[in-house]
Amino acid sequence: MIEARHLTKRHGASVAVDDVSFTVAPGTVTGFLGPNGAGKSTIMRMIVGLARPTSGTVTIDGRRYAGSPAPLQQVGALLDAGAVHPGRTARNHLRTIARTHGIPDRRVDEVISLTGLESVARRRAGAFSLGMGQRLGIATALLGDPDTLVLDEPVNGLDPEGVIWVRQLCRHLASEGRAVLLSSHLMSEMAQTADHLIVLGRGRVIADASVADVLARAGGGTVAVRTDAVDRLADFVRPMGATVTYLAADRIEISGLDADEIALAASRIGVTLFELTPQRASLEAAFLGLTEDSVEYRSGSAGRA
Ligand SMILES: Nc1ncnc2c1ncn2[C@@H]1O[C@H](COP(=O)(O)OP(=O)(O)OP(=O)(O)O)[C@@H](O)[C@H]1O
Repeated sequence: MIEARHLTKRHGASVAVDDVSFTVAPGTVTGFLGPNGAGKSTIMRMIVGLARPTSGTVTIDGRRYAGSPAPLQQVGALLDAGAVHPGRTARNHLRTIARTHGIPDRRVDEVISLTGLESVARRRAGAFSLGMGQRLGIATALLGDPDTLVLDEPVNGLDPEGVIWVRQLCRHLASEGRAVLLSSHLMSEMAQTADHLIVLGRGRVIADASVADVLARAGGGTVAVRTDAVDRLADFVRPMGATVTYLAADRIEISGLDADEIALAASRIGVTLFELTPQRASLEAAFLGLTEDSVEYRSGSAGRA
């Protein structure tokens, strides 16, 4: 579990992180979202002791990282996938880190297999593609079998198969009771991976809620439905808390229920659905809507990313 309390980080006169508090609970994937320069990486670096907060605290399972007797076993982090000695093979890179932290070589082979790196484990890490480098970074994060994981943009550079793999891995790690914090620019990807979202803008927390709540607040989360029984379906789902908008004689948009709940509701009353489409575009709109002000501020400020 990660607990950040009133975290602030200043660089000279500029404030990168401004009084941020949040909790990453065990058994959940928590998504860190925000435009460039929102403060995501800075917070992640403070979590693992690579940057010092100007004020405030962050603890992992109640302890500060800096004082941890076994840091890799406490938290695994992917912060800069490029941080590998280019001449070393992937296996040797992992073995070197494992030995420094008292982790057996057996675990190195386990993480190589877990991250699908078997075929390239004897190749020099310097010749790795961006995607392979990401996998190696994730393997490093998993070495200590930690209860907490901090992954900065883990899908960066991965092909679609790799993106799905990261999604399933994060879900799996959370299902084992671990606390997983991951950052991404991709709202749609995050909505499929995370249980909970922390949206940052201008170094502050803009939203800290479940994925469904963030979408609902931003007016997203609707599902387009085509059926020849729109009225029957509308009458049935409204008492379940849904809001229905009529688009055409055979087409409605439903919010307040997800696609699975709508499919189950329709089958319960014998209504056939010809289309059931979560409105993905609205996920991006939700993100843009939430962070609009902070992006405008950034664009207008002196050359900052
Ligand atoms: N060492 C530093 N010196 C000065 N300013 C810094 C330093 N590190 C970060 N910043 C600034 O702090 C703010 C937050 O940056 P950070 O990298 O944490 O954002 P981010 O949300 O991770 O962005 P991105 O998605 O682009 O990685 C930015 O305005 C950045 O320019």
